Amino acid sequence: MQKCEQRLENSKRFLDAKQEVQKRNQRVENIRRFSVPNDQESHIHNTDSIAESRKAESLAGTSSIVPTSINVICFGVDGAYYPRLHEVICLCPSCKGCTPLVSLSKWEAHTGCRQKKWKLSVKLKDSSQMLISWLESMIDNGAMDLGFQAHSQEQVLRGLLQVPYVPVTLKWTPEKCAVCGWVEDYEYNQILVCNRCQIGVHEECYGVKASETGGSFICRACESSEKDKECCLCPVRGGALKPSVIPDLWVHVYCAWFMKGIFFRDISKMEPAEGILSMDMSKFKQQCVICKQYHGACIGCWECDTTFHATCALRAGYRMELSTIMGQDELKKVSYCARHRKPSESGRLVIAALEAEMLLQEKLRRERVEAEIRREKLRKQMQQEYSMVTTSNDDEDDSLRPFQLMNHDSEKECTIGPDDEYSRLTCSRLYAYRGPSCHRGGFKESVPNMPAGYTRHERKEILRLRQHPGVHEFLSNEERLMNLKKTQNSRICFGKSAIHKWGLFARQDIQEGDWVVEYLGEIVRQSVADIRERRYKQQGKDCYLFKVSDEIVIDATHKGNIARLINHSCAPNCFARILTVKRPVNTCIILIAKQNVKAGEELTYDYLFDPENQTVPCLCRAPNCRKFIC
Ligand SMILES: C[S@@+](CC[C@H](N)C(=O)[O-])C[C@H]1O[C@@H](n2cnc3c(N)ncnc32)[C@H](O)[C@@H]1O
Repeated sequence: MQKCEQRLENSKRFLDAKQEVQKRNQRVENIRRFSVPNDQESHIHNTDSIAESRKAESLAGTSSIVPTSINVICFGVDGAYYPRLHEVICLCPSCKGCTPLVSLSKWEAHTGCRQKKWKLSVKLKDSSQMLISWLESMIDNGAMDLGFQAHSQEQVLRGLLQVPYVPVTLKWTPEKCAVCGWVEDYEYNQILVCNRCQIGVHEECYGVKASETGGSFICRACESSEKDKECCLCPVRGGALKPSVIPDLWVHVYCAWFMKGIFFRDISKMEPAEGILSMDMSKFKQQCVICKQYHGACIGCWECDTTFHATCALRAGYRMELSTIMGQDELKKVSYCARHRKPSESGRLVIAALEAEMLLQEKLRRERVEAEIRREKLRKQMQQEYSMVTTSNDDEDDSLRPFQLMNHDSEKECTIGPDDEYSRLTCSRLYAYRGPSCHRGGFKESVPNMPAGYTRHERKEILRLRQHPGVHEFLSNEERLMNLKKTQNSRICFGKSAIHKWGLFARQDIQEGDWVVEYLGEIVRQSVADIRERRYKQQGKDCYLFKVSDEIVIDATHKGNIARLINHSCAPNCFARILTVKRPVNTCIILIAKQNVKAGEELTYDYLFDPENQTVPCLCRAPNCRKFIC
């Protein structure tokens, strides 16, 4: 009997305890659910959330303001509490806000408080009110009773992104693709440079077609001037950004590539990025070993638990691989930390897509055949039209005024559109000059390959330009390179520089995008260049080393041309581009005008020296001068 009573008593106690736990859980859950997005305080610009919040306020007849974060104190230690996440960041001298968000009970233990009841130990810093009573008052304000749903994944993500961080600035340069990091570009996959932020991206890496840019590429982030777009997956500013399916949230193409579960809805356009909300949110709470921050989502080393941001890894030269497995559609995304990095030729992205490589080769082969057929067809067509034009008694002067003629409405019917299969073969390879002999004004202005975009070219116009002796039509980079070599003496010369001794100057106006000169010299690896530099210094020789990328240097000391005299500027008007030509198979470096350069102006290039090796003071006098050639 006694045993029976004892058991009854025990089960009653158990039930009471269970109810107590349930009540407590309910309360915690209520606290978790209470936060209402508020259009004054929150940075959420999602119209649905704002509408939801307004509805809630009008229903409750109150306008409870839920701050993004609130200063709290526990056992004399400061913290920042994020109501939307119901978590806290420790601000103690050893953490200094650099630790991840943790639960209140974990933080309480971290502060050294032994209460093991955050509700009794955590207070608001400013008023000494208990945090729990502040939360309850917020709930009593009506927000809880209105049936708000628990935090959506999106709210959690936006809350996480509001945690303060230090943005990481990278040097994005136009000469290498901001997505894959390679400097080389190809005829079928050119590097396009954004006219506004000057990042370079391969057509395929960024999902853009040169033929559709109208000659002036502007990256997606620069399209609108609304606030600076930031990647929600890392703290790195700028770069090749694309929108995601979530309003206002952007991602680096590179971050998206390496983040498991993220993919682009339209792979040909590489946007919008999907899958962010299905990600494991714990990735957003991991610390990057490179930038030491918790902002964004981390990827991990293939061999160990080290976590880092994809773009930080790119910056640090970690080995990153994207590979497809034969017979499988899925892309394998692999990255290695500094300790486990395997030897990599470039220390950068390796695309080892066997199948994709084969498909690409096939595509290239097919395209070559098709291009050959197209070229043949075009040649015949042009021959026919050319004979028509030359017999149509056109005024000679008129034939040499391309800009005016482009606006002739009467000729619109023969406009070549961006989708025209001949557009690349005609417009993009066209290169012409309006020289003194053909213009009364006497100035010589180059008409580059895409003066006003494809759609503005008239086929008749192209045919007319072909009659002028200064006009070149290039069907390949080899042809263009040959012409560059032939004409470079008329374009550039050397002279006394205001920057340093001798420099390279423009003899005539050069337009943005024009090829200026080929930089001749021996192509060597950085390590070889370092040895040679030391040797030249010992021998008291001037050295002419031209750094093209982190891996490639051109030594023009013994085998160079006039281009070696180009001086450095922190605001250069030229940039270098590695080009692969097929006949003879060769890699060459071309200096290209980054902006319009007037005749007589000095041509400059950013030497891209190692920022840590600040030995030569820079004399470029550019407003953004970095003070040293680095
Ligand atoms: C390839 S040479 C350029 C041609 C050089 N001006 C000459 O007359 O031989 C590179 C050297 O020029 C100097 N130089 C180039 N740009 C400079 C700059 N912005 N400020 C200071 N020195 C510069 C540095 O001494 C550098 O090592």
